[in-house]
Amino acid sequence: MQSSSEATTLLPSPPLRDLALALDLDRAGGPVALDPARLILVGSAPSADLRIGDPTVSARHARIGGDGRGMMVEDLGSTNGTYVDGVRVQRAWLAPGMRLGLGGFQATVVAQRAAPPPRLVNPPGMIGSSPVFQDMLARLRKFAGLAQAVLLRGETGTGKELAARALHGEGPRAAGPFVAVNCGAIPEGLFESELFGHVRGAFTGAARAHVGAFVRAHRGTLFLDEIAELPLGLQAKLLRVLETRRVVPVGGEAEQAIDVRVVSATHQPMERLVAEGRFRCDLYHRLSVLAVEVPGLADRPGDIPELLAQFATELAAEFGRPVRLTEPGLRAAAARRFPGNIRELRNILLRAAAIHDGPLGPLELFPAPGPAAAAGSPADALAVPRGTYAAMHRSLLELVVREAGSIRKAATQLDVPRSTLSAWLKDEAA
Ligand SMILES: Nc1ncnc2c1ncn2[C@@H]1O[C@H](COP(=O)(O)OP(=O)(O)OP(=O)(O)O)[C@@H](O)[C@H]1O
Repeated sequence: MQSSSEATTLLPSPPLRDLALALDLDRAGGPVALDPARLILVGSAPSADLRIGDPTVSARHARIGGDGRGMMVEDLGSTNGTYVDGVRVQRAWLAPGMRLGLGGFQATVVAQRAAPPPRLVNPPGMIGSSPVFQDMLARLRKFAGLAQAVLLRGETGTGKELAARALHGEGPRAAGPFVAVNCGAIPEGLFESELFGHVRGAFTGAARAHVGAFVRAHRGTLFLDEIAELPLGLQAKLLRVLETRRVVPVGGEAEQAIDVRVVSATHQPMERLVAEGRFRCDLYHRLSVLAVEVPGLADRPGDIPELLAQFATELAAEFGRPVRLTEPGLRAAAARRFPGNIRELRNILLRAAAIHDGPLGPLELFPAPGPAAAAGSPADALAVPRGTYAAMHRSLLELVVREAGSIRKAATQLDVPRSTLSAWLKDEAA
C-alpha cells in the first residue's frame, strides 16, 4: 500500500474506533467535525468537501474521516505530501492532539462531542426524495452543525434560500436571527450601509441611524444571496469584517464585535469571475470553505410529481377549492424543462389553477402560445395595431420582471442578455 518510498503506510497506533474527532484548522469558526462513517475529500478544488485555499494544498489532497474501523487520513497523491506529527504518511490513523500537515497547511486533530443522529425528515418546505436531493440534504445537515461559511451554488429558483434557512434552522444558531440580504437588489451606493449600518447624519438623507445586516444577524446567520453582484470595493470591506469579526457603521467610529455565520449563494460561475478579476479570490475562498450544489429540477425530474402534489394542496387551501392534476398533466410536467426551476413550476400550476376549476391536464398547464405569438412571421406581428401591441408587450415584459424579482433574473428566465431586456423595456416605454 506504500505509494512512495518516504511515505509511511499506517502509523502503528491502534484506531480509536468510537471517538468522534474534529479538525481544528486554526481559523475562525471552530473545528470541523469529521464524519465517522465517511471519508471526505480535502483539497483546494471547489468540489472538495473541505476546501483549503492554500497554495501548498493540492486540488484533491487527501481523504479524512472514518473508514468503519477508525478515523484516518489518506493522501491522494498530493504534490506536497500529508504529514502526521511531522512524519510523511500515505495513510494514518488519527487521534486527538496529532498535528496534521497538508503540504504547508497545518491543522490539529481534536476530540469532539458525538454528533446527534441525523434527522431524516426534510427541512421545512423542502420537498424531494430523489437521491441527488437527499444527498444535498445530508450535506446540509452535516454543515448545519459547523461554524464555517457555506457557499450554495445552483440555478435560479432551485431553493438556495430554503437551503440557507435549513443550515440555520438545523444548527446551533437556530434560536438566533436569520437575516437575508439580496446583493442583486441593493443599489450600489447603499451596499455598505445595508451590510454594516450607518450612524445618523452619515450621508445626505441619513436622518436616522440604520442597523446593518451583520449586526441584525448577531448570533445567527447572514444569508448573502446573489453574492457575485457585490461590487469590488465592498468585497474588500466584507473580507475585512469576516476576518476581524467586527463592523464599523458608515460614518461611525466605534467597532462592534459580531458573531455571525455567513451563508452565501450564487448561480454564477464564481471561478470565472475570480479569473476575470471581477470577484476577489481571497473573499471567494473565505466564503466557500464549505460548498453545496443545489440541484436543478433537470437533475431531479422524479421529484416533480411530489412537488406538484404539495403545491396543489397549498393552492387548494389558498383558493378554497380542490386543485387536482390529471395523470397526463403530471407526466407532461415531469417530461418538461423548467429553466426557472421550482419557482417556475409553482407559477405554472398557480396560473392554471387560477384560470381552470376542473382537473388540470397538459392543455391547462401548458397552453399553446396565443395567436400573436403563434402567428409566426414578423409581417403578421406588425399587422397588430402598434399602440395595442406595444402596450401588451410592455405589460408582459413588466409582468415577467415583477415575477422574477429583478431585470437580471427575468433576463435569465427569458434566456436573453440583461442589456437586451433593458433595451426592450426602454423601447416599449418610448
Ligand atoms: N425543495 C423544495 N420544495 C418545495 N418548494 C421549494 C423547494 N425549493 C424551493 N422551493 C420554492 O421555490 C421557490 C424558489 O426558492 P428559493 O427562493 O429558495 O430559490 P433560490 O434558488 O434562492 O432562487 P434565486 O436564485 O432566484 O434567488 C420558493 O417559493 C420556494 O419556497
